[in-house]
Amino acid sequence: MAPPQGPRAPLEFGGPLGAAALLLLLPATMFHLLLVARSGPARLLAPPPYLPGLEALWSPEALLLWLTWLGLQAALYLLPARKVAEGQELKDKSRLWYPINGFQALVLTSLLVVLGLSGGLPLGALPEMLLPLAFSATLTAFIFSLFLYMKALVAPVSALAPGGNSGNPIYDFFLGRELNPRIYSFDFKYFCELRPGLIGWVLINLALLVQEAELQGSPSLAMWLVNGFQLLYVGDALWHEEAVLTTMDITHDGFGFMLAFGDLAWVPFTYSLQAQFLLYHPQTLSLPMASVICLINAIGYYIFRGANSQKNTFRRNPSDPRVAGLETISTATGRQLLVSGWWGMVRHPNYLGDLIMALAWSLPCGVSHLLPYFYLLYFTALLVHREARDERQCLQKYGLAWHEYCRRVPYRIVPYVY
Ligand SMILES: NC(=O)C1=CN([C@@H]2O[C@H](COP(=O)(O)OP(=O)(O)OC[C@H]3O[C@@H](n4cnc5c(N)ncnc54)[C@H](OP(=O)(O)O)[C@@H]3O)[C@@H](O)[C@H]2O)C=CC1
Ligand SMILES: CC(C)=CCC[C@@H](C)[C@H]1CC=C2C3=C(CC[C@@]21C)[C@@]1(C)CC[C@H](O)C(C)(C)[C@@H]1CC3
Repeated sequence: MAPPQGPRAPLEFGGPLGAAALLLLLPATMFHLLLVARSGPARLLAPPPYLPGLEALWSPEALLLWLTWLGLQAALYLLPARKVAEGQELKDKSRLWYPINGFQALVLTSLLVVLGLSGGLPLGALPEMLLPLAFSATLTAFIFSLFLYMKALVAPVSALAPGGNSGNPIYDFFLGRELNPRIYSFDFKYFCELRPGLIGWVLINLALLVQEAELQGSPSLAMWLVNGFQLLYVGDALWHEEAVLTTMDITHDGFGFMLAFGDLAWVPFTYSLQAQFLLYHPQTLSLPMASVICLINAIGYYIFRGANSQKNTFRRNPSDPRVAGLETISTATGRQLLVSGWWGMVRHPNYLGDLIMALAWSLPCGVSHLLPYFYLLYFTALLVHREARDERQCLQKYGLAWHEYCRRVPYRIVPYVY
């Protein structure tokens, strides 16, 4: 059994009480959104139209479908990869290896779906199953997080995450104890972060588009835009899969309920909210308006991709010609911080681009309802909180050099505003 760690990390998310509240609040919010999106008034802040009984949530077919989906994605993860990438250095100075075959999984899944559709797969029936599927995903996330909690009890101390090991079982269950839980080379966190949830999200979007086409004769322009933008986002994440290895989730956070539920349930069932809304509340969109929205998405994507790629290239090889000319600050750790290019504009330019895209995903749903803007509101809160967490960690890592960076680049996410 792992002995207790040395100095304890400060508690986050409001400590055990906050973690207990989030354990209930996150699934409740997800079901609220699913119910409200299909109701006539679709009011984000009103109570759901009805409270579903267990018979509306529990379905053995939905559970089977969900487990088959997880099995399929796990099988695709195990296929030979075009590349195997090295992760960041761990506490014990070792590094883990990760298969880079996420985009391949997306392509193979798409081929299977196309094959299925030509063979009569009733994809348009999926939207009717969203509630029991979300319930199965939530159940799986709870059980899986319990397994991860138990697994961490026998993990060596060097395998534990900096947070998530407070000794309070609820807090640790929520945050996650082990940094990179694996069985042999199968890395659970890396697998969940990019595969079943993200690919599931675009598949749900597609099913909503197919059902809209069945109901209305053809998919609406708004539905095409939401599908296109979000497919670009997911395709981009899988194409640049290696970049996820330097994100906070992989390098810092343990794998517990927060990420298991976030990856497996929250992402596919709430990130598809705009497409769900559009199926039940069709919107007409003029071509000029659609062009403006495309432009907003393109600007957001340009900033998001530019900033993420610049940092990843720099972290992998600071002498790469694409980043070698950028101005930097040296830190006592030997690592450098960029102070020009995207990272000289604000301290989190990638968040800015991501938020601009979030706006573009909601605009096709019109401005008559707040519900499709839930993602933008939630995401702003998530990124502001995430930025504060990252800032604390960077201050700890880089000390004076981080103060200097903040002096040189005073704004966090939005230039001259925040
Ligand atoms: N759609 C969604 O739901 C979500 C999307 N995201 C997206 O994921 C992406 C990754 O986000 P996240 O992991 O939070 O954070 P970042 O990719 O911004 O990584 C932060 C780290 O970057 C390094 N860094 C910070 N400033 C500099 C600098 N000036 N020069 C060089 N390195 C620097 C530091 O790590 P070090 O120095 O150790 O390298 C810091 O800890 C973002 O694009 C975000 O928008 C995130 C959360 C949810
Ligand atoms: C409220 C709640 C359940 C919190 C859990 C948060 C998670 C949903 C997010 C934490 C970080 C994420 C990232 C992505 C998806 C959402 C989660 C898991 C991400 C995979 C989306 C695609 C991006 O291109 C990305 C790879 C940069 C990104 C990484 C972080």
